[in-house]
Amino acid sequence: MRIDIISIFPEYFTPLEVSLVGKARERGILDIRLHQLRDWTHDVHKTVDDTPYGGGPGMVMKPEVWGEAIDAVIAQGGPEGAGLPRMIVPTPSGRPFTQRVALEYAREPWLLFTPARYEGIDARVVDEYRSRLRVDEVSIGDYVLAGGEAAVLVIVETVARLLPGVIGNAQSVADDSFAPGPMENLLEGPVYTKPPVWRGHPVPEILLSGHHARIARWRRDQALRRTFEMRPDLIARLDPESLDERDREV
Ligand SMILES: O=C(OCc1ccccc1)c1cn[nH]c1
Repeated sequence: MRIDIISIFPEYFTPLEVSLVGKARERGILDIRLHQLRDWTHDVHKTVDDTPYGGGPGMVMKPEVWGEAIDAVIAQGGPEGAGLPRMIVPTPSGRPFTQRVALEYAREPWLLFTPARYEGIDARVVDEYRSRLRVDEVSIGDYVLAGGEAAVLVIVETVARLLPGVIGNAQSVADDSFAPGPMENLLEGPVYTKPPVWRGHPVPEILLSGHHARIARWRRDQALRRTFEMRPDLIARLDPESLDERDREV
């Protein structure tokens, strides 16, 4: 997968050189390229923003600079047969970024991220590129960041761990909370490792029993309980068909 990121703070993405994503890049699973938005300005101050039409606080990012930057990245061409990139614009006013959306992105050959600063990017940029590319305005949560860069880190990490070969154990990805299937809309229950007793706290006996069917049942009960407690909103979204009679007792 090829990923292009255009930002006025490309150094913000140094974390993508380490850990999981870093290894995926070393192994050629991910090709991440960073671009300094200011390289497409033409004034001595390298201006990327201006005051909002209609008045109001803050600044808006200029369409001309973004247009030249995005055109240049597209012109570089993507992976063989990838065609044009899918453009992703993190914004509080976007559609929710979920594990299901991450799975969609993990199947794309080429993603282009355009994180905004200030009050956002002039709306005509999205309008212009919708006519040529698939453009997704996505929100990672109901809060306002100073810029979209942190959201890009979140999205790239979520997508990267779904790529084949990135996470050693593919099963752990399939068992993820929110992954489509039996665990979708359920939160993970508690996890334990050695020692069997720590500061007087024992590990639940069932987990030491080696009885896999009972362990799976216990884990599902814990997931249902945790979901009821932490995210009642998700319970409403559970497909009643996916609940067996034992579930209903929880
Ligand atoms: O703050 C965010 O993006 C940066 C941004 C973009 C446009 C205007 C203001 C701020 C964000 C919050 N959830 N998901 C994304």
